[in-house]
Amino acid sequence: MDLVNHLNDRLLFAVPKKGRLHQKCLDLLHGSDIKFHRHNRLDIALVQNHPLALVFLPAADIPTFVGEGRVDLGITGRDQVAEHEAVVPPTETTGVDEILDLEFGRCNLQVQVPENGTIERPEQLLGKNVVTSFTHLAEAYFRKLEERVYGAQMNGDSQSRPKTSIKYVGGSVEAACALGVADGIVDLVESGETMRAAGLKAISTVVESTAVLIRSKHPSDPRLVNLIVARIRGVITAQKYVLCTYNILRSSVDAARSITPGKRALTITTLDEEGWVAIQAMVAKKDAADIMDQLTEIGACDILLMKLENTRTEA
Ligand SMILES: Nc1ncnc2c1ncn2[C@@H]1O[C@H](COP(=O)(O)OP(=O)(O)OP(=O)(O)O)[C@@H](O)[C@H]1O
Ligand SMILES: O=P(O)(O)OC[C@H]1O[C@H](OP(=O)(O)OP(=O)(O)O)[C@H](O)[C@@H]1O
Repeated sequence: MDLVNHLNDRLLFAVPKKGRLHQKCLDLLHGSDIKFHRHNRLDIALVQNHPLALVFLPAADIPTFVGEGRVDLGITGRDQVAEHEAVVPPTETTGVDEILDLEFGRCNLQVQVPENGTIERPEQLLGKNVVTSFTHLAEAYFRKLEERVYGAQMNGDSQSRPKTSIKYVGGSVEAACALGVADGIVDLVESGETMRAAGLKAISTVVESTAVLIRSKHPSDPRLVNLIVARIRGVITAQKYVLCTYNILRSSVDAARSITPGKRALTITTLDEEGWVAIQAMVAKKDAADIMDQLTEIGACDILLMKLENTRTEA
């Protein structure tokens, strides 16, 4: 099939083709009932149930395509958006709008130095060698730091400022200090395992990142964009909340309300037993165990937690 000729009337949605965000994005599309079949090695897939096409691109390139308006929607890391904007600042018509925090792919872009070395503060790296895959963010970070430190020390005499050198490497950034190429690095940290294994410690955070849904400034079909965004938001909310139901004495409803206020209000149903009601409320999944303990303490019984398949509600 000549896929390219099928793209004209379709909204384009960019998804990371590999790496940390890829599978989570596929799960999100599946949960949003966006149906597609990707042919082996093809980076474009037509969506069967919407006038939409998925374009599989490197996470780092997605802000460029969306920012230039070539692609309408995209998922990538906030770190990648920030790196792109450090080179191409957004204008009124170009650049991306972040419309949803997807709450996965959480990591921090951090300045790291050898754990047993003499450097404790990022200011001590000024004039030294820094290695990173995020050269534009690192440049912006260290130029600002130089401005602040040297501006104050030398009345802004730029000739006498030792410039921090920022060098690009595409991967295994954490090896740069041990190999003698760098005095410090700027790299992503999630669990911190890579950093610790390389004998490094973090001394500053440049960007806090999660995966984000981004939109071009002028999408081709705003109505379809809104529909897709509502579906994705529904899946994210469903992952964050559970439905809690329990039975309790009517006289304890006020105490119950303070523990499970619900998103808008409680659903209270009269039970076929004098003085008893059943209550239903959405609760944050991360708080669910604590909430069940507190409900038990005030006399609630038959407490059930139910997984939400999907939602249409504000997060
Ligand atoms: N350890 C991590 N934990 C969580 N999220 C991460 C982690 N590493 C990267 N990410 C997120 O995933 C995005 C893509 O990174 P990843 O290294 O998976 O991409 P990639 O396309 O495979 O790139 P490369 O080929 O340069 O390794 C990052 O920009 C960041 O937002
Ligand atoms: O804090 P952690 O959980 O250990 O994760 C951080 C590591 O993950 C990323 O690298 P990736 O595994 O993508 O490999 P890369 O070095 O080839 O980029 C990042 O560049 C760090 O090295």
